[in-house]
Amino acid sequence: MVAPPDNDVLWARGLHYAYSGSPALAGVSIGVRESEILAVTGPRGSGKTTLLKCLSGQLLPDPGEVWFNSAPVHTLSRPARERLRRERFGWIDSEPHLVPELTAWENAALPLLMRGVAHRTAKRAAGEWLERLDVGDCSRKRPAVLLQAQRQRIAIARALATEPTVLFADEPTAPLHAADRAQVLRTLTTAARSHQITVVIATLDEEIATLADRTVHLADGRRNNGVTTPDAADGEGRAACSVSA
Ligand SMILES: Nc1ncnc2c1ncn2[C@@H]1O[C@H](COP(=O)(O)OP(=O)(O)OP(=O)(O)O)[C@@H](O)[C@H]1O
Repeated sequence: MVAPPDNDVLWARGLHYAYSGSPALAGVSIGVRESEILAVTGPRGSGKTTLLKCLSGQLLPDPGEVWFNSAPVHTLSRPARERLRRERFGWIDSEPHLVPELTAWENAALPLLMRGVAHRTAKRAAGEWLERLDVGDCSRKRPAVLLQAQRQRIAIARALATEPTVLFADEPTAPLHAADRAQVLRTLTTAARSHQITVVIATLDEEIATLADRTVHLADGRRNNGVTTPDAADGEGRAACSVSA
């Protein structure tokens, strides 16, 4: 086993994954730098979700290696991977998956409360993130009375509230109207930058190319053309980045 470069917070080599014999990833290698915002794009079925699930320890590549902060993830036991996900990683899905019995702020604060953060501190942190995502006025409402777009913003607030080391976002703007998408993506990327959160975001949203530091493209479970970086002059992204192919 060869150790990954020191400056990559996440590093993966030769990832393969198949669902019941059908290949979804066919040898993807990738490095993600600390505080980088990396976009993963590609057509439907190209392997974006599977890649994020392998990088975040939800799926075990077979074969393939995933390293987080220079420690192997692919050799960890399931409980150790679950602990890593709980303590260091965040996940935003394309559906909000909120707890219906809880209010918006309780949903956003839930991971903090489960970590033992004091009720008042968790409530304040959740409230601040809900405000940043323009759903502060929904704070006391339950998911059933909210719009899907509001529910998704609450799910994003919940993921950011724990300030994870790496935030994985799988098509986080899918439930939003076009007008909301750019604004939510901007809020998400700005928040991540201000808190030095590394983000790996799978999306079909073209707006991401101007917000991410780097974009990798997948096709048929492979990286098809290396990387693209936004022009530093007209994007928020940084042009300098790591390229691991
Ligand atoms: N649970 C599953 N069982 C069987 N096949 C699956 C499963 N999940 C994904 N696949 C298949 O694996 C391949 C890659 O899917 P994946 O969801 O990773 O791609 P994607 O780029 O995220 O697609 P989308 O944009 O539609 O979510 C596709 O052919 C898909 O049909």
